[in-house]
Amino acid sequence: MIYQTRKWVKPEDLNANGTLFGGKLLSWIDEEAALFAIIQLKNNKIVTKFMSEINFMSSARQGDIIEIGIDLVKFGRTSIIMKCEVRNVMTKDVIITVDAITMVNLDSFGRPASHGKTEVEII
Ligand SMILES: CCCCCCCCCCCCCCCC(=O)SCCNC(=O)CCNC(=O)[C@H](O)C(C)(C)COP(=O)(O)OP(=O)(O)OC[C@H]1O[C@@H](n2cnc3c(N)ncnc32)[C@H](O)[C@@H]1OP(=O)(O)O
Repeated sequence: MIYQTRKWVKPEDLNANGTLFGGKLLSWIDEEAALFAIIQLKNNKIVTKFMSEINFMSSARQGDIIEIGIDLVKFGRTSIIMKCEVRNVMTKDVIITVDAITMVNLDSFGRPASHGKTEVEII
């Protein structure tokens, strides 16, 4: 798992319970997975097709620093499937896991396009 991005949990990221809002976290995960896919496929026309069951295992509070990890599950013909884990940087407590995030590579007309990738590039 490559943890490329760290986020600081700020007041505007909280829910009424005073913990990190799940929707905010999912938006960060979607962006992180999109960045991973764009860099691997070398195409910025990609869309999120599918996100598997998510599992919120612990919460984060204001002031916590969290890190978002993305890893390749597999390359499809037009898709890339990734998994994600988010954890607290200091305690290493896992906050959420997502087993599969599928993004689809598109051509200039917005149609699924073969990407030809089979190996992860470490960038
Ligand atoms: C000034 C600013 C500059 C900015 C500079 C650039 C910035 C760049 C930022 C970009 C940031 C992007 C961020 C994106 C994150 C969103 O927010 S994207 C928005 C939300 N997503 C959408 O709107 C997608 C809507 N869906 C669709 O358009 C169509 O379903 C799709 C994705 C084109 C696919 O169409 P389709 O007819 O299902 O295509 P099909 O050929 O059957 O399947 C395509 C692939 O999907 C897979 N698939 C199909 N259904 C499923 C399923 N249910 N589950 C899993 N996989 C599936 C297939 O297996 C296939 O994969 P391969 O086997 O070829 O590998």
